[in-house]
Amino acid sequence: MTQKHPDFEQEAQRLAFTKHYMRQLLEESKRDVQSAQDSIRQSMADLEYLDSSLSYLNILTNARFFEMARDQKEGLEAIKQKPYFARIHFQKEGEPAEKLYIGKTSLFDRETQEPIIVDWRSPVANVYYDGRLGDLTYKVRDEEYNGHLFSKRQYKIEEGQLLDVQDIDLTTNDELLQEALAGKADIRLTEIVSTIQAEQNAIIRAHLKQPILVQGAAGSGKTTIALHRISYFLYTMGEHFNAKELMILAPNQLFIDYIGDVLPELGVDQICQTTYSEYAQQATGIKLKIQNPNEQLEKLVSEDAIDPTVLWLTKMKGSLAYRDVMDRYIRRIEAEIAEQFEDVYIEKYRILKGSHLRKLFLGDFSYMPIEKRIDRIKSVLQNYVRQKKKQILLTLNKRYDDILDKALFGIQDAAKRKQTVTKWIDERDERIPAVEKQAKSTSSNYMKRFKKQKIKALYREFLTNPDLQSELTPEWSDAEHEQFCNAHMKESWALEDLAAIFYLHAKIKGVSEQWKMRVVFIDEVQDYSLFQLAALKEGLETDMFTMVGDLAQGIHSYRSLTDWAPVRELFPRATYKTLQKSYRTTIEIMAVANEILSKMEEDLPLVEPVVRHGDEPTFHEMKELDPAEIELIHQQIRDKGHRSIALICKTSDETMAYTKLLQKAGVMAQTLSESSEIDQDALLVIPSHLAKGLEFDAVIVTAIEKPFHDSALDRKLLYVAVTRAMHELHLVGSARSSFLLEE
Ligand SMILES: Nc1ncnc2c1ncn2[C@@H]1O[C@H](COP(=O)(O)OP(=O)(O)OP(=O)(O)O)[C@@H](O)[C@H]1O
Repeated sequence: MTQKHPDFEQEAQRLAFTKHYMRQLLEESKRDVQSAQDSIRQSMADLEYLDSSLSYLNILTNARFFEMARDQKEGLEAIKQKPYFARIHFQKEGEPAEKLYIGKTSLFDRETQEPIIVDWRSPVANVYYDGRLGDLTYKVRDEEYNGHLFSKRQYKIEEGQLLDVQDIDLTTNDELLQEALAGKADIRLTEIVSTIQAEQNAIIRAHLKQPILVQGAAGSGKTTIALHRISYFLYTMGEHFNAKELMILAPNQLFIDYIGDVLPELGVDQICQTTYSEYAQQATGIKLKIQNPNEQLEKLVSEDAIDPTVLWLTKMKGSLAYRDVMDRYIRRIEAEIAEQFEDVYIEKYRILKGSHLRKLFLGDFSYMPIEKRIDRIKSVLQNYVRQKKKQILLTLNKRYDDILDKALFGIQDAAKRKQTVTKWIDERDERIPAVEKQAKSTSSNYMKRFKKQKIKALYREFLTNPDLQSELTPEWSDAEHEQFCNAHMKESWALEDLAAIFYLHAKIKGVSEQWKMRVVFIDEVQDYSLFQLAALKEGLETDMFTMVGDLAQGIHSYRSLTDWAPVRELFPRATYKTLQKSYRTTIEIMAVANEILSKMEEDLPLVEPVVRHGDEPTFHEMKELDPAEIELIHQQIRDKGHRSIALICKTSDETMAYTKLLQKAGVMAQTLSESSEIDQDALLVIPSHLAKGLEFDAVIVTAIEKPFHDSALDRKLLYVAVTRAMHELHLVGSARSSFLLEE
């Protein structure tokens, strides 16, 4: 047994004190919750006979009070078992030294306002993650402070009991990290705040108002970092940003479920977690039956070839060149609209020149989406009409007064005078109300010419109208035009079309407030096309994107990114960072993964595993699926205490077939599809492309009938499959070469 830390008893007392204090607060907040509830009930009852506005005010105040008390109660309950995980002994220049305990949320002494626990996201906690011992500087709201860090200490606390105390210096090798990494796949994500590494911390806390792009190796913590950055962002910028304005884009529903539990643990609620496809359809209000991009991929995997037309279409529709085509289309629509601005009249009076409105539309208001500009022009027109109507009425009234005066005093003959005066009065009494009436409807009548655009129809028109295509894409060859037209004869929608539709919607109608996210986090960004990113950025009018990805896992690269340079051009303000260290896999598994990585065309450095050893990956020769042997491997893994175990196949067809065979032989196997709930007791059978982003304690990769070839796509699929394993890897196939490994 390792020796107890000399301060163990003291630390145990500190923990006891903290827990005691928290218990008191918890009791108090429970009472507060209760009393706020009682007050609300009372106010409701009083509604009947008290002045109702006073009662409403009472209810509102108590509701606010109730929410505060409830939040505090929930906050305390959440950290009760583990109030903090580390301590820094720190001295800020010019102030006395302090011992600060760092936890998931902060807690202050009510009387002294001294911190009992400091939030991990607070500026001073950065010292724990970032600072080596000794003199250092840290930032609070862009201002730099000096300080001295005497010691860093970590605690192992479980169920409110102090188990261990460790002093550390170099965080990279600390024992807490080692222990965390040795943990199980299903309990880990939430506990990472205590072991975040300096290089990860730098990304979590990197300039929040600037975009950031991270190329990180498999298992380097990209997803983890993105989630923690959201938490940090809301903590630091919460005053200016509402959680509802933040969005995280994940590759699929499976992945969303996987991270779904983590965000609330990090104190993040209400943030929109979705996929690009879902988001684009919701934001545009256009529901489309989108071909599953995985089907295309499947085809590519099984047939090793892709229809050249499909390939051309996919690549082209994902490119910025396609955005330029859409821009031309928008300009064409704009020009058509601009043509329709004629002079505006009330009766015979021209109140506004068409050229003036056209100038507003094409010039002054050009920064807005087209239909927003038209709305603005409508209000401009309404104002003009209002003012001009007054002037016209004044002029007319004056004119009639003058004419009447002239008639009354100028015409000698009484009968003639009467006749003339009556004529003018009649004319006036008819004309003035008519002008008033016309003025009322001038703007709305005038604006009727501008019809609302139907985005889907508009885009469909482009896809199917050869003349329009020729006009908008003069750079395409005749053959390309023909291909394009033929491919779209039948209505069908690919993921690529969504970027164009979202873009057209954004530029023509504008993204509505509800969907106007101000901050975007994208995981697996290598699977996006440039146009997808550009459409989002322009539609949302923000570049506050956190993008994390790994080109080595770019299994959709025939349709998406193969290089970060164009993304960096698209986001010129973006900080670019790389992460080379993998926290997921053991050294032994990473060696296999690196062998595959080194065969890739992309110039990616090998991944450095954090020093953690495990069993050597095992190769099992199998010419056809032997359920009994698979079950044996499965059980052996389970006997070692591992819980999440996946069998990763190359294709979905194999996934289905193997699950059936295994189930028939009595093995508890479950196919994991995009919509399924994970059953931790089953052997999860999953195709390689769906496994991306997930992780398992142990992985069995199969290449029984279908070997992985030495092709760009297969290397990536295999790399993805292998790097899902945390502790154990088994390769089951007809030969080692089926896994691109030396015999
Ligand atoms: N600082 C850390 N302390 C403890 N565990 C960590 C740390 N960083 C990452 N991990 C763990 O490493 C594993 C990989 O992290 P994550 O899934 O975020 O990586 P990733 O880069 O998104 O991987 P991939 O690209 O392969 O999907 C997770 O189990 C995560 O909990």
